Amino acid sequence: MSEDGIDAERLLNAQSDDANWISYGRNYEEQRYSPLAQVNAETVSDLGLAWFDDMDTARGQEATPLVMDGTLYVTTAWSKVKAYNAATGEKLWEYDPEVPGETAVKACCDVVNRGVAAWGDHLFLGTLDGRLIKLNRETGAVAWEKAVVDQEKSYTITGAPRIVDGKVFIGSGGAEFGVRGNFAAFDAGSGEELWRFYTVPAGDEDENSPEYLQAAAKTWSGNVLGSESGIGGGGTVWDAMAYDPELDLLYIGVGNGSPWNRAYRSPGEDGTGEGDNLYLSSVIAVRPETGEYVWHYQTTPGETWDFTATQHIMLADLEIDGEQRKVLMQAPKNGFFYVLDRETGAFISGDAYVPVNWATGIDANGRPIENPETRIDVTGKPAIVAPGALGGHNWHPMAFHPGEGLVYIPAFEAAMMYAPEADWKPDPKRGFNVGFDLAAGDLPPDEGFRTEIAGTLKGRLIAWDPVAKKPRWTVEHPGPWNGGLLATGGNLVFQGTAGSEFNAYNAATGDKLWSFAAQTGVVAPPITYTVDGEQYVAVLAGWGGAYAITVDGDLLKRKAPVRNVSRLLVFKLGGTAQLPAETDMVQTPLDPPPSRASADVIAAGGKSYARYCAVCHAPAAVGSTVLPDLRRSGALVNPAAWQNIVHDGALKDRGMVSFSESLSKEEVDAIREFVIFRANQDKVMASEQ
Ligand SMILES: O=C(O)c1cc(C(=O)O)c2c(n1)C(=O)C(=O)c1cc(C(=O)O)[nH]c1-2
Ligand SMILES: [Ca+2]
Repeated sequence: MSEDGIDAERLLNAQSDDANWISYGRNYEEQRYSPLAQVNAETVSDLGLAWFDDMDTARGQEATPLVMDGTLYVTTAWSKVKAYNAATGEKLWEYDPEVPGETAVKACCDVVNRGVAAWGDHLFLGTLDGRLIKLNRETGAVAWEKAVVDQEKSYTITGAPRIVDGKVFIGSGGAEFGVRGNFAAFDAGSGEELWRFYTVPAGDEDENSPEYLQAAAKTWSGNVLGSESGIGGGGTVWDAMAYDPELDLLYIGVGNGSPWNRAYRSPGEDGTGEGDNLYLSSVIAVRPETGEYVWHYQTTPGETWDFTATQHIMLADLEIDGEQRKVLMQAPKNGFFYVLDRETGAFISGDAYVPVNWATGIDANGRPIENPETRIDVTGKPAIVAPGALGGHNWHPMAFHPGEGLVYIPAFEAAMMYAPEADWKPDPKRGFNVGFDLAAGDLPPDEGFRTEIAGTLKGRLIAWDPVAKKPRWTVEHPGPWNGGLLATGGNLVFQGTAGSEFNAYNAATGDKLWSFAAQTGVVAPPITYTVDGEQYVAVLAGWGGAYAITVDGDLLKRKAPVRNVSRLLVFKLGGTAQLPAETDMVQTPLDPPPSRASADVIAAGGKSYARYCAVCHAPAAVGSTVLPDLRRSGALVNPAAWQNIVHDGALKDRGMVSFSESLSKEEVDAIREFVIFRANQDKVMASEQ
């Protein structure tokens, strides 16, 4: 290993390694707090752009860069990696794993990547198509690569690997597409798989199965699990991990059920949903050496709303009721902020950080007190649920300020309507497999529940006091889906916004001290580092991810569209670089052919659209600034061209695969008629404004 290789000791001491940012959450506790203080309340007004670089993809940018000894490494959409001189911005190398474009259809929430891990002289990258790749840090050359998921199934990797003592941990996503959640450990040297941990039962457990899976199997009903049925159960490990070196426990966050509707995943005798369905929506502690189960805490028993607990897991030592506690903190999608004892998994507190209507609170045993009206898998009736499927907080990292004792949460409000779908069947090939009718209420988009929900769309930076169990201050943003966070010893909190700003706030009060016009929505979290004693702040700018390609499309008509430019921005005191002038957003005019199809054809097309198209092209076909707006597609007037794309997969290299395995030509044409109908609705609305 070279002098500046990453070893166990460097990872253990990452917090005091001021100059660098050597792992995803900065330290094993994943606190995203840097002690650097050159940029502070007094000096921040002098913060300016040091350098920037435009990325070669316009899809979601979610990565946390790593910085080691003067070099900055960042990943982009489509799992590409770029290395720069961290002070000058000179590009040193770039690596493209050439993820097949058609992989995009397996990704629920954009073709994103959140970062790499470092060990020795190498970087470890998870790719969207399910490979783990070891790259030489100096050159970007591939040392080895291997598939770490079943690539026949709809597994994808979007999260950053983590490393403990030469073991690389990586999970995967796909719970909207019928997979069985798991994560695994690999030897950083040889790439050998050391162990694999499944988060949900397969349905065939017996007395030889691991005890924790036997216990889990008892919490599922109906014997519908299994690869034959196409119901994998879900529980994907697509983002958060943290490690406590003293307790030697690795913590992972587990995702939602597959399908979402528990009535189809774990039906009781009367056909309604039943059982806690362990270990969905749980935090699990395992031994990193062996993958042995140690404890779990389930945030949402019987999950049915896509309430993942994959959100940021953060460790800290806090004084609670006069006692020093080793805690684990999480703000999962379900809207409650949890403080757990990380030695035992015992519940300490759980309090709503955004408005919540699915539960009235968490009882003393750590179990939610549910609202029966939002138990849609039991009532079989539609309900508006808060938070919605994107949560009160998603993957965007939080940050901790030890001096203030605050956790900064990039929170939002986006309630959602869930309408149980009758006679739903899994489609293991394609389509959003959730067991809800996602088209319900889509027509027309500006009436009914969508308007009601739009009224609740809010974004908020919350400075949460985990001991007092309430916010100390909050900052309101113009809308949801704002950037991840960084806290610093300069007593600053940095955050990018959907409103195209990159801001610095006073960590104690929330006062905005500095703002930069980023020319694009920003979702990724910033980092900070030094080179030759000079402090830099870096953030990967660009709009994308789940909200951007789905819900946000709805807002485009209401407010200005969120701008989308993929660019790495790096700042320092006295920086004088200038971005090129902002270019105008060019939009193809809304000029559809007349809508002449029957109401039945349009309704059938709308239903297929909701299951197969909306996840990327937005509900009600309203489009986004990330992916094509189908209402403006030239193929609407050309049925043969439409078949060529949707049925035959003419654009598969760009991610638009063939849907012929799931949809007949007739169904594909009904989707075209639905989009024509929607485009005409919106053209009328636009002319009335
Ligand atoms: O269930 C899953 O397997 C899974 C995976 C992912 C992912 O890997 O990005 C997301 C989600 N679910 C999800 O529910 C979600 O809200 C989400 C947002 C994002 C994003 O990057 O913006 N990914 C994901
Ligand atoms: Ca999910």
